[in-house]
Amino acid sequence: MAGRLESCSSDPSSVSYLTQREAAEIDEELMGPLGFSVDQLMELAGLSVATSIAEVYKASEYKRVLAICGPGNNGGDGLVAARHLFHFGYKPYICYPKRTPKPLYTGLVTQLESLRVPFLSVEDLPPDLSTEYDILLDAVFGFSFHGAARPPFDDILRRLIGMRKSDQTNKKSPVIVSIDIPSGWHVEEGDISGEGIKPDMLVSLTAPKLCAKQFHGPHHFLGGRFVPPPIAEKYNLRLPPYPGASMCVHIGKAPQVDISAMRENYISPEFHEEEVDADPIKQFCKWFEEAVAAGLREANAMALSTAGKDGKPSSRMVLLKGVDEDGFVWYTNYESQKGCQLSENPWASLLFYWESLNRQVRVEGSVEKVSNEESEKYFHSRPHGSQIGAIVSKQSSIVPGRQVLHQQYRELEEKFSNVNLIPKPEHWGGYRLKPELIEFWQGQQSRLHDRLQYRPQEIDGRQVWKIVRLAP
Ligand SMILES: NC(=O)C1=CN([C@@H]2O[C@H](COP(=O)(O)OP(=O)(O)OC[C@H]3O[C@@H](n4cnc5c(N)ncnc54)[C@H](OP(=O)(O)O)[C@@H]3O)[C@@H](O)[C@H]2O)[C@H](O)CC1
Ligand SMILES: Cc1cc2nc3c(=O)[nH]c(=O)nc-3n(C[C@H](O)[C@H](O)[C@H](O)COP(=O)(O)O)c2cc1C
Ligand SMILES: Cc1ncc(COP(=O)(O)O)c(C=O)c1O
Ligand SMILES: [K+]
Repeated sequence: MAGRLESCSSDPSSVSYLTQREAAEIDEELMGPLGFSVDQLMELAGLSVATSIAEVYKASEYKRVLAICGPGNNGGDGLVAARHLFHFGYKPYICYPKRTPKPLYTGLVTQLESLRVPFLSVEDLPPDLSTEYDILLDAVFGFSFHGAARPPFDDILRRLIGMRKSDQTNKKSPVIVSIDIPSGWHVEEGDISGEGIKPDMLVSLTAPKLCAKQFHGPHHFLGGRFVPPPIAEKYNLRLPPYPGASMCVHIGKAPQVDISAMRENYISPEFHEEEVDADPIKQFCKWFEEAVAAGLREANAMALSTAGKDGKPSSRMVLLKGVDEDGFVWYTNYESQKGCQLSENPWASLLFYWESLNRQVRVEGSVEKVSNEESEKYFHSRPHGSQIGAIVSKQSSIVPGRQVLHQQYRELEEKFSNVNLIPKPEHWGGYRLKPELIEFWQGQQSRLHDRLQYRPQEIDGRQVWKIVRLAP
């Protein structure tokens, strides 16, 4: 595979493309019979653009954004995107040479001014855009563009084109992100002369316009998550599903990534011996609460590693369901692979990784089953479906097909429909790992991470936790 990986994204051939007329018609319908206001749509469009940028170009690396805004709604999208980018931690600058006196636009300008976002005239722009900015946000023209670009936009577009050409020797040149249409391109025919701008990212709104078929840059996103079913049906729109609550979705050819070049530089507050709790469980609870407060999804997910008598380790994720001075608890099937391994060798290790906090916690120790009462109590606290699921699943054994599980599930659902208490299978229950080692890892720059390790020690017949710092 030579370090190359194709990341997931939707199949571009399954997405619909709009003509210029369709795009304008949809706009009119949204803002007419469908009850939207232009302010609303522009806010959602600009937010989609900002979130698409944040998905690919992290503020830590691509901080300085020049939003070049044109006279129409595409320019308005750029103003909104710049405001959101400001709040995401970027440093936006705006070039907005042909302003519209409508209250919507003057409001957007006032909002940016109140954030002290600088507005630059065309004359103020540095001669070489490539040294001053990390992202050039092309919000010049959208789907109403026609003919050839008129001043002052013709010159601005030439500078964007020239910058990309003369920059091939530079180490890091800014990326161009186009909103809806790469400005200067024909809305349907695309880059007719072949001399137009070559954006690195295109954020199509509502649905890609026909010109987007010619976009071959690495990042094609779709935004504008506001299309109601009547529009999708009327225009026979095939659009990819948006993941979760995201405002954007990656479409088009999946970018090639060089795995060997993938790395993050961790920037965190330093983590000192003086500030940690003498009790590692209390320290764990502190970090756990911080992980939850930071909004991490499943902060209680941990990798559990076990090895049976053959000494060959295996890992899988499980959910932490309790922690106190006695140890770390999770629930599972005692006859699963992990269950069999733990019956042969009652030692295991747990690992938490809280990515956005640059934190890892590693726990090692001996494992025993929790009491049957504890397992009963937990089992009956679970949703009914999960209780039935636990009965159905002979975890880690081979099943002939998904339908077998569904069939058994339905039978049990029927069987227990009028039953108050679904009996817990005997082979289902909890384990508790009693720690003999806990290490707290805080990622730092240049790989000089903080690692504080706790191990129990006997002092005057009393067990205390000794804390040492380990080399990163
Ligand atoms: N439903 C959606 O997806 C939404 C998309 N939004 C965004 O809106 C644009 C379309 O906005 P619109 O205002 O219709 O069009 P433009 O942004 O392309 O700008 C039109 C202005 O540009 C002038 N223009 C056109 N051609 C030229 C040219 N060759 N040189 C200079 N100026 C030009 C035009 O002036 P004219 O006098 O020529 O008519 C207009 O002033 C869409 O692409 C999305 O980005 C909405 O924000 C939300 C809904
Ligand atoms: C986030 C996450 C949490 C999980 N939590 C549990 C759990 O608490 N208990 C469990 O038995 N399996 C859990 N699983 C499934 C296990 O990872 C694993 O597939 C299953 O327990 C079988 O493992 P084994 O064959 O090694 O015993 C979880 C999986 C994920 C991705
Ligand atoms: C098979 C299995 N069992 C148990 C669990 C533990 O979670 P819960 O008890 O919250 O269902 C999970 C969680 O993903 C799981 O996948
Ligand atoms: K544009």
